[in-house]
Amino acid sequence: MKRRIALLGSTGSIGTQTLQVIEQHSDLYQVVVLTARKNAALLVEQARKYKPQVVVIGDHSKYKWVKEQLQKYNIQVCCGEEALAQVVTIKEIDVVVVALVGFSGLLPTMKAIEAGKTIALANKETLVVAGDLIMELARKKNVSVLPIDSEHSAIFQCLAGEKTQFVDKVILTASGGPFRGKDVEFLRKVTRCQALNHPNWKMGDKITIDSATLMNKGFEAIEAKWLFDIQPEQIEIVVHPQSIVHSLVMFCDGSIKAQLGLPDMRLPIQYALSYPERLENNWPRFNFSEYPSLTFEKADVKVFRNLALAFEAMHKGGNMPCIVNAANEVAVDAFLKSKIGFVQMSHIIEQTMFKASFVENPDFTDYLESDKEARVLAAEMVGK
Ligand SMILES: NC(=O)C1=CN([C@@H]2O[C@H](COP(=O)(O)OP(=O)(O)OC[C@H]3O[C@@H](n4cnc5c(N)ncnc54)[C@H](OP(=O)(O)O)[C@@H]3O)[C@@H](O)[C@H]2O)C=CC1
Ligand SMILES: CC(=O)[C@@H](O)[C@H](O)COP(=O)(O)O
Ligand SMILES: [Mn+2]
Repeated sequence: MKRRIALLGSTGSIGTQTLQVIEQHSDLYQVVVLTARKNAALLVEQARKYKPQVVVIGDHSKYKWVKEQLQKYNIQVCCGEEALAQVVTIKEIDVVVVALVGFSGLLPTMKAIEAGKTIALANKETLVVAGDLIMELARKKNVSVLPIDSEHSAIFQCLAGEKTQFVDKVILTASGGPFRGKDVEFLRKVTRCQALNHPNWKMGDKITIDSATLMNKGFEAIEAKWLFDIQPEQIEIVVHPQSIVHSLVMFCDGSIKAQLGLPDMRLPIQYALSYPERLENNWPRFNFSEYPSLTFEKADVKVFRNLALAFEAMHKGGNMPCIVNAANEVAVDAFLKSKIGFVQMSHIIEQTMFKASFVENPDFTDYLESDKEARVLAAEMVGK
């Protein structure tokens, strides 16, 4: 029987690549749900091709148009945030791929776990915000949370057949982004366009900016902590500009395992969908002759402040990573709209961490409130 997939965020970078994986293995996978926020045209095109049971369009103003476009197709059309959280519970779904951006992934992921669905998680912000609640719920419901993020897929692959107790440390690789080696003076003048020019990966705008500030790597450290049940002290970052070694695990005997491959998100997506099996494909492969040197260097946390701030939040715990995520979403959005400069993003995040109310043992409601409070505080600073 085919694995039945709900794809949340089907019109984005991970979403469209997930559909490529599904197309490559159409004998194994079937699309049951597709969702988008505002890209109605692509959602309709995808729905006509993959014929899901349900589509969800986030933007209410596009609902009527999507419904009209799909009226001959026997596809249910829903709209809005509540629909996104409800659609993951339908009984025909086996796997929910969460390819939404930011905080928007949290509630649908929780609902999907509550409904007992396997989670293939790209949306790292869900674990940054409430990794404790997500992983606890997954344990309670006996649900697997399979990583799509390339570094976490690498670690997951390195850990296959190993016991967590023998892990000494997890080493996350970072490309260093488009501004690797630059100083703060340089960063003050960088443009939106320069920041969106990632050296190795073609991704959505939000994560591309996070890669440029290295916040992405800080978030990935928090994501690793929750996914692999490890301590912050066990997590290291190393800059690897070629993005071929996707991450490494060092064990208690000093032995290191790494996972390598070309920077192509279809690989970790396919691994999450096919786990515990592996599937063949016809995509380009890594060849040593094309990469005569793989290099590694230290991350500069003085220049790339966001990485230090994310680590500070991870060590502090409680709702602090949730606060950082909210402030970062506001700051990245303001940078993308050219309201603030690149370096101001760190300033806004740091000040929000300082001003927002700290909660040591937050529950779900605390996370919702912290997210709101931090957004207001960060937005005030954007306004100034
Ligand atoms: N892209 C990559 O290679 C990688 C991404 N990730 C993570 O995966 C997630 C997705 O990233 P990416 O695919 O790049 O992002 P994109 O911006 O390319 O796509 C996001 C998708 O989610 C939808 N969406 C965005 N915001 C909302 C919202 N508030 N409510 C409902 N739907 C929404 C978008 O719809 P619409 O198109 O209509 O706006 C789109 O379908 C992120 O958390 C990112 O950090 C992790 C590793 C690699
Ligand atoms: C593809 C992927 O997993 C991204 O999260 C990637 O890691 C971004 O590159 P950086 O290493 O520059 O953050
Ligand atoms: Mn990553």
